[in-house]
Amino acid sequence: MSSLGNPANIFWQECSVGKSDRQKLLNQKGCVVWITGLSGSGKSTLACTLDRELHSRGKLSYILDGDNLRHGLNKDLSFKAEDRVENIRRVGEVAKLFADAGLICIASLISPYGKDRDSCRALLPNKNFIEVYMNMPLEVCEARDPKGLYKLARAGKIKGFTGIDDPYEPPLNCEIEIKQENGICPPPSAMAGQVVSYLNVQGFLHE
Ligand SMILES: Nc1ncnc2c1ncn2[C@@H]1O[C@H](COP(=O)(O)OS(=O)(=O)O)[C@@H](OP(=O)(O)O)[C@H]1O
Ligand SMILES: Nc1ncnc2c1ncn2[C@@H]1O[C@H](COP(=O)(O)OP(=O)(O)O)[C@@H](O)[C@H]1O
Repeated sequence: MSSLGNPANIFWQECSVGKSDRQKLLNQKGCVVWITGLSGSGKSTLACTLDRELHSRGKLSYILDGDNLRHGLNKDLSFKAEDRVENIRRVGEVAKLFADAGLICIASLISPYGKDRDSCRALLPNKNFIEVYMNMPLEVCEARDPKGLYKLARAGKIKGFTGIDDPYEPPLNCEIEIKQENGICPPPSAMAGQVVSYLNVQGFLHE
C-alpha cells in the first residue's frame, strides 16, 4: 500500500486573511525572483545586494540560497540529476509560499535544467516569476572559483560538477539577463539595480 495520503481525503483549507491583505500591509506585491547560473556566476552576490537594496527601500524580501538550503531542508539531496530536480521542485514550492505571504522571494540556485525552472514558473500567477540569468562565461566563473570547487572538479575530485562534466541549460525566456559589457561584469550594485528597476516598472514595489 502507498505511504502517500489518498488525495480524495485531503482538502484545501481557506482562511479569511488572503494574499491581497498581506500585500496591503506590506505595500508591495509578492513574487519570486529566480536567479540561475553557473557556480561562481554571482548568484549569491546579486541575491544579497538585491536583498539589502530592497530592505533599504522598506520592502520585505527573503533569500532562498541553494547552498544554504542544502544544509537543512535539502540536506538529503545529492547533485545527481534526479536530486537536482527534487531540489528545485522543493525550493519552487517554498518560494511560492513566500510569494503568497507577500514577500519578494529571491531564490538563488544553479537550477541547471530549463524544464525544472519552467515548472517553478508554472506554480505562480502570470508575471510573478522573474527569471534572472547570470550569463557569465565559464572561464570567468572558473577563474573566480572562490570555493576551489572548479579546481577539484578539473582534478576529477568532484564528479558531475555543473559546467565541467554536468550540463547547464541557459534560459530561453528569462525576464532579466546579467552579462558582461565589453568584457567587464557590472558591479553588484548595477546588477541589483537592473532587478530593482524591473520590479519597480512591473509594479511589485507597491501594493
Ligand atoms: N557537483 C556540483 N555541481 C554544482 N555545484 C556543486 C556541486 N557540488 C557542490 N556544489 C556546490 O553546491 C552549490 C549549488 O547548489 P544548488 O542547490 O544551487 O544546485 S542545483 O540547483 O541543485 O544544481 C554550489 O554553490 P554556488 O557556487 O553558490 O552555485 C556549489 O558550491
Ligand atoms: N559583479 C561582480 N563583479 C565582480 N566579482 C563578482 C561579481 N559578482 C560576484 N563576484 C565574485 O564572484 C565570486 C562568485 O560569486 P557568488 O555570488 O558566490 O557566485 P555564485 O553564488 O553564483 O556561486 C565571488 O568571489 C564574488 O565576490
